[in-house]
Amino acid sequence: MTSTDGGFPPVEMTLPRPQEFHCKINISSPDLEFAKFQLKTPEQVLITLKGIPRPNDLRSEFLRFNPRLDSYGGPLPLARHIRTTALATGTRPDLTFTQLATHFFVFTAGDITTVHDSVDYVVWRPYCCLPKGKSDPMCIPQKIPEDDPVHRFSHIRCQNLTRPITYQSSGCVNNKTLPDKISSSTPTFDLSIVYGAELKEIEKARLGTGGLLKYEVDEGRIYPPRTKTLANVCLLNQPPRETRCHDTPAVGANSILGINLFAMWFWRNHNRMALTLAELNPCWTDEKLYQTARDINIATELQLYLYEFLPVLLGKVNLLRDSVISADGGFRDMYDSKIFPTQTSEYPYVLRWVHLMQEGRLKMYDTEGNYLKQVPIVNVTLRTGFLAIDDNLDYITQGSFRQASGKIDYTVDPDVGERIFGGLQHMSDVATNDLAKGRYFGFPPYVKYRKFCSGKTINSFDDLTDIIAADKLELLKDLYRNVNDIDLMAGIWLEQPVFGGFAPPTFYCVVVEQLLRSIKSDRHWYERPNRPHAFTKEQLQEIRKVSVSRLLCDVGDKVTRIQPRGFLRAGPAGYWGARQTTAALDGRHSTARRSRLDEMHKIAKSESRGKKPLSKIG
Ligand code: HEM
Repeated sequence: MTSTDGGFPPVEMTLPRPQEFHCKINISSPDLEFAKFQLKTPEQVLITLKGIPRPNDLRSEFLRFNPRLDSYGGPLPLARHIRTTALATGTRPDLTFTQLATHFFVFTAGDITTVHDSVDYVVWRPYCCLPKGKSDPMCIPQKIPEDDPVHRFSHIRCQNLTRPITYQSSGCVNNKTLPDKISSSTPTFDLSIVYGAELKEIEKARLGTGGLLKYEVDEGRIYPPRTKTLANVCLLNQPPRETRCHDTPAVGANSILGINLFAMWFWRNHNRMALTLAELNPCWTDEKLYQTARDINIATELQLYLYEFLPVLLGKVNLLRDSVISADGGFRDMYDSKIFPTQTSEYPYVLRWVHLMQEGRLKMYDTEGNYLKQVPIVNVTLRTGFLAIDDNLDYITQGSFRQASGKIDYTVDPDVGERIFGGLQHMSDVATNDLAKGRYFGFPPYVKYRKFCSGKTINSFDDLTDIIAADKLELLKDLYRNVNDIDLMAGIWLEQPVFGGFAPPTFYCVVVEQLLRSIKSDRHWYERPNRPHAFTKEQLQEIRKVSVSRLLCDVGDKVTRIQPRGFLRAGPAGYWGARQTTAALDGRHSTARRSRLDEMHKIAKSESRGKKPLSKIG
């Protein structure tokens, strides 16, 4: 028998179907010249991770959009088999990060991604495991092996999944060109998850006075306006009590809990900014107040991402070395008009690694820190209405900075690994999808990325020992017949963390490549002194002071006390964990490596005082 996800009632969607998605140009950025790049020409698509040659054979696979074969001409191992072999299932709290960190990370991912692919198999093609799926070329059902550790005991032998929707399959771009996944978000970090990607949408969301966005007050809490009908994207709302769903320019703002929370907080923050600016500048027009508040809001997101969150995940010293962050806090101008403002296909892809640090239980606390209750986090996706009842929003907010994230330890939470869509799919393992989707994006094997990142050619499994621990290498040898067959995601899953941080080195490499591309290609980048309406030096210094805890005190619900660094656990664990990395503390690094970490921290300190140039590390 196969799993049947067709048993759910038909649902109405407001999301445009791919046919209607047709080649829209994003014009929410301050000028069209900047925004027109959202539509890529085939040549531009080829820029993806510039430097990695796509071998011809791979390229033709890519064109057909089918997974490559292994080195011996056979099929690659089943994605679910790789996932259940490579990763353990379980829950362990992290000592460093809070849930707020993963909420924020998924929010920043939402700024550049789209929900179309998920909607495709959940709503439009729920039948890929049924006979009907056989005749639909978009279906790529994932086989569950007979000896699956979980489903050997169930009847489920198939997981519903569809191919990525591309600009080519949507008819936007000639389908003889390289397939490129569509995105309804803008490719720049510009809070398009809050402001949307289309001018007319954001115009609808503006109040028209004081630079404000429309808002509603409900039981003393401020929300974005609600949708007018119940036929909306909040598919898991449980009426009659749960009816709230936000009529925001980006539908993604109602999706995964973390996105939902931060979209609300940034919505409120916009209005807080606009009100403050209006008080200080009574003569300013609605337009000027709106644009300035938006600019500050975007700068706030970027400051939190680059300077508060990523330095802990990726290692501050590494980001300084690679010029992702500035050492002195002043202006910096890395703009290069020759660099194309786009996202590589790999950037959102590798972000999926973060699913491993997603905690499945959503714990709620009162303002005194007393534990109250919990729900599976996967049950509150597409369910904005849940936040607006029983003071849940207050309790979830409190929980966000009290509860640990999932530990970064080669483990996937049981809910994330079995039922990522809560009640919307019979069974869905997002980690299996993460691996499988890489094949349908046509990515080269993992070793090519190692070459790109380290310059080293990998000829055998043993060439990976400096980056993958011996026991994990054993797993890879069991799974793949040849080192050249390893999937990108499988390699990333099993790497040891980067020195001074928590993320795998290949993840680090792809993320940093993207961030530099974003900083250099965005002429509205907030740290630039030479852009239209640039911040003054003093204004930039104020932006530098933002913190996620400050944001929550300003716009969160009933946040009166919070640790200074809300992405990190309160107390010594969060503080020391972040400084020395728990990886070092729990023995994953040898004494030699630990002293290297200490050395790195010393270098970072002297660098931030501007005294000594950074040497190349690791
Ligand atoms: C409750 C937590 C989360 C849920 C329920 C969730 C769910 C999902 C689902 C269902 C998909 C689509 C999988 C597919 O069809 O291939 C997805 C993709 C993705 N997720 Fe998560 N996720 C969560 C947390 C996170 C976090 C913390 C991040 C952090 C970066 C993240 C980043 C991504 C990215 C970048 C994608 C790909 C999106 C795209 O390609 O357009 N997710 N997630």
